[in-house]
Amino acid sequence: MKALQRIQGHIMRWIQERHFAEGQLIHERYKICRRLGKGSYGVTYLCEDIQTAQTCVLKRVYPLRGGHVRAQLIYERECRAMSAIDHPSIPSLLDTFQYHHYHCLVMEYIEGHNVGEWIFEQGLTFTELQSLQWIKQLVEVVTVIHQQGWVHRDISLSNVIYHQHKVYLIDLGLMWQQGEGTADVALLDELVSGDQEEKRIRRALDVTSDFYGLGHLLLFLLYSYEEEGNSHSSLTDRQERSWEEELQLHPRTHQMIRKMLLVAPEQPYQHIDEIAQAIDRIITDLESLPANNSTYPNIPPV
Ligand SMILES: Nc1ncnc2c1ncn2[C@@H]1O[C@H](COP(=O)(O)OP(=O)(O)OP(=O)(O)O)[C@@H](O)[C@H]1O
Repeated sequence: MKALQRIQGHIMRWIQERHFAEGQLIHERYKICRRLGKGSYGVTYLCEDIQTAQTCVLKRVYPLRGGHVRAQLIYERECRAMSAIDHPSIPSLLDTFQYHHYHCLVMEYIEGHNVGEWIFEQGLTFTELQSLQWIKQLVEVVTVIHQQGWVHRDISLSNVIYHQHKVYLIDLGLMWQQGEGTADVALLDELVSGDQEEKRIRRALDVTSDFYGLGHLLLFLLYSYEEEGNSHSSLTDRQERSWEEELQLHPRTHQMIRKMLLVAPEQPYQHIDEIAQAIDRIITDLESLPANNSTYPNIPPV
């Protein structure tokens, strides 16, 4: 009996991990061009819709863990959220279907690289001002999501695409809508790996999870500049120092990130508008400073 279950397990794993081949026609319509990536919720392909000659993205949802039930939940959630939110920075849902037991969805293709690729592969660096201008755009997208009662809950390096000075937010499979029950999301989140405390904050069913994701992303942008040789300290120093000691930031940027990352005793933000206002104020300050200013005047944080 156990041997049979093991064999079934191997077959299921083989089916899940078998990829669509380049040139393969899926659902008699979508020709696979190449694989864009494999995440914890499935595989994503760049393809051509042969009916319209449009380039699009096909996502085959099948999480590494959690099997059919979780696949179904993520799939339904992503389709529902993508249809509900109409914003130029969020890809539109173009088609949904089942293909050989796989849940598939087709969405608009967003050109460019995700932030992780920009920073770690393309070596792009952002000054503090650029980082804030960039995060400001993302905050505008998140504002629309929150206004419509949703929380994204998965703002991360691979889920934000940057192209020609514009940001795009993708991957809506973990979104939660205020007022809906918590049972389904509990099932979704149960299998997310990582540190328990971090997971609790990142997957919280309220806006603070997005503030936390935005705060982390902002830190990555700010560090891109430090990593490019603009840091004053040695690598050994830096391995032992926190971002608060390491990054030389405008005091208001510093305090804003502490609030976004829920660092005690700061009072966490309650509403995305507070972050938007804080960013605007810092940008105005930074723009008024002389170029190449490396030390900030004594500006109180609040
Ligand atoms: N609509 C889209 N347009 C362009 N690129 C996309 C689109 N959707 C996903 N991608 C890219 O495809 C790649 C794989 O995405 P996918 O969501 O499958 O996994 P991931 O985001 O890397 O991991 P995880 O889902 O575990 O967070 C990523 O590089 C992502 O930036």
